[in-house]
Amino acid sequence: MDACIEVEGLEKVFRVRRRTGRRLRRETSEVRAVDGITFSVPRGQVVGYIGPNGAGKSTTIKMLTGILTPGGGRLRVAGLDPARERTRLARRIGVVFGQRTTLWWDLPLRDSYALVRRMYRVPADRFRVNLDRCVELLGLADLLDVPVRQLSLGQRMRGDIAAALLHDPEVLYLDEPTIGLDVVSKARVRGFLRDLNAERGTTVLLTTHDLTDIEQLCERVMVIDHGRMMYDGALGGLHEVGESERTLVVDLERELPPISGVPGARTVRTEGPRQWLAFPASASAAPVVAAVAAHYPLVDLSVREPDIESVIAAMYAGRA
Ligand SMILES: Nc1ncnc2c1ncn2[C@@H]1O[C@H](COP(=O)(O)OP(=O)(O)OP(=O)(O)O)[C@@H](O)[C@H]1O
Repeated sequence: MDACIEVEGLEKVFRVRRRTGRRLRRETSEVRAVDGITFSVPRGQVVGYIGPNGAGKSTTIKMLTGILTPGGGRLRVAGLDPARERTRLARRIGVVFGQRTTLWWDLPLRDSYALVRRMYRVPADRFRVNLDRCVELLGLADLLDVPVRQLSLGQRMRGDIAAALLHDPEVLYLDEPTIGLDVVSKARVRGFLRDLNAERGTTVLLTTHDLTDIEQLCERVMVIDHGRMMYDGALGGLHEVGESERTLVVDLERELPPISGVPGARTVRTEGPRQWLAFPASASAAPVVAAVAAHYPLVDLSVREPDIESVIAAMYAGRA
């Protein structure tokens, strides 16, 4: 499979000047935001890029888009050098930042899209096909004439994703695409991204703090911390390395002693008729649910995923 993103020994050091002491002397310190990262993403792969705050994710993505020049190492995206061929690369990639919009605040979505079309010189027929598809699959039909500032966060995010795709990019960078969205909007965005990857073979690099995004979209996950690659592989492997746990929350008909005798699970909390059972995140929830349902009067249940921070914390603890 040919590589769409190739990164070798990538580095970025920021020099930060700060004033210290009574005489206000200036001192320069270094932040090694990206410290020798190597990875390669084949065309059509969806990869999660995760790590704690300040790990170096955004700095990597900025170098991949050409916004920042690397301090060292080698970098190619769609066969181009991002820093040197930034304008050419812009036609081949799409970028969505969950916490910022690339749309024009006072314009209706429809006008923002027309500007995107002109910026990227998208042929009229191609633009129409892409827009129609995004409008249908992202449920934008009733929103096209609404100014961006009047859209809800979920509506705006769907609008932003459409804007990033109107020029048929080969690579899509998504930075927290489901942050702050309700469950329905999250499901819609994830479904759309899955279809996009299946139908168009778009390569996706996804940064998120929501483990469900990774589970539902990514065949591979890369974990970065202090600018270094800590893990690169399948999500299941990450759970095994970290021995992280999922939680089954069950509502019983009445208050009962802590549930016991469920293979592979242990009760970690009880509160009236509600009980919490922890089980390995790499295991299926089905046998745990079946064992509880067979012996206890079950009213309702849900499964809670560990968040990324706790998976990473468990991963470090497992290595220590
Ligand atoms: N322009 C800059 N000047 C100085 N330091 C910077 C600059 N940009 C980022 N940094 C520092 O580099 C490190 C990596 O930051 P980066 O934004 O890449 O992390 P991140 O993984 O995206 O974090 P988050 O999840 O919080 O967005 C941090 O210590 C940050 O303070």
